[in-house]
Amino acid sequence: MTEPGSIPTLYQWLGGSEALLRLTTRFYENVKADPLLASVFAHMDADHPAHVAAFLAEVLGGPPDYSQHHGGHPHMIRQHLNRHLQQEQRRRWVGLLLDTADELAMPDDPEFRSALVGYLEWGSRLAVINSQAGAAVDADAPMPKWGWGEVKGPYSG
Ligand code: HEM
Repeated sequence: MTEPGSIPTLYQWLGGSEALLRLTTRFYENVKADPLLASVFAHMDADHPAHVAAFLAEVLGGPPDYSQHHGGHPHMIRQHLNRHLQQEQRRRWVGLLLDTADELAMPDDPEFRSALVGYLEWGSRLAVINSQAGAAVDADAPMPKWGWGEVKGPYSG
């Protein structure tokens, strides 16, 4: 956990890798039952929830497993190429992830949720942009890193 007086990462605040894997596992079950998203994810493999959990962990301040073992940010971008994702699907994806966080009673303090929504809006819009015709992968794209933003988190008491 965090040292007294130090600022926890978003990753620590939400409960670490186990909590993220619980979130993505349940999320993709919900996705498979969703009329707008089921067909988009019809061919995802069984490891997809674990890969997305590892990616989110790294972005939110956790261990760099996705960079070290799964190809990093360029690999993630490649997975979205030419999928022609639509805004309606993106909005549903974000909404369903947040609904799943509620379903699993993840932290719902205003500071954490606004930081999470900020990242999901940013990341999902990039996924849509990178899924359109003509999008290219920057092989050196660094992993995004997300923190608390402008607010003083609940960690500050
Ligand atoms: C913050 C937003 C997002 C993140 C962090 C994210 C993350 C990822 C990652 C890490 C992968 C690759 C998994 C692997 O390495 O095997 C992936 C694949 C994929 N993503 Fe996303 N994604 C985001 C948004 C979206 C959205 C909004 C959609 C569609 C509405 C989407 C659709 C897909 C699909 C279809 C795949 C390929 C699944 C397959 O293997 O068939 N993503 N995403």
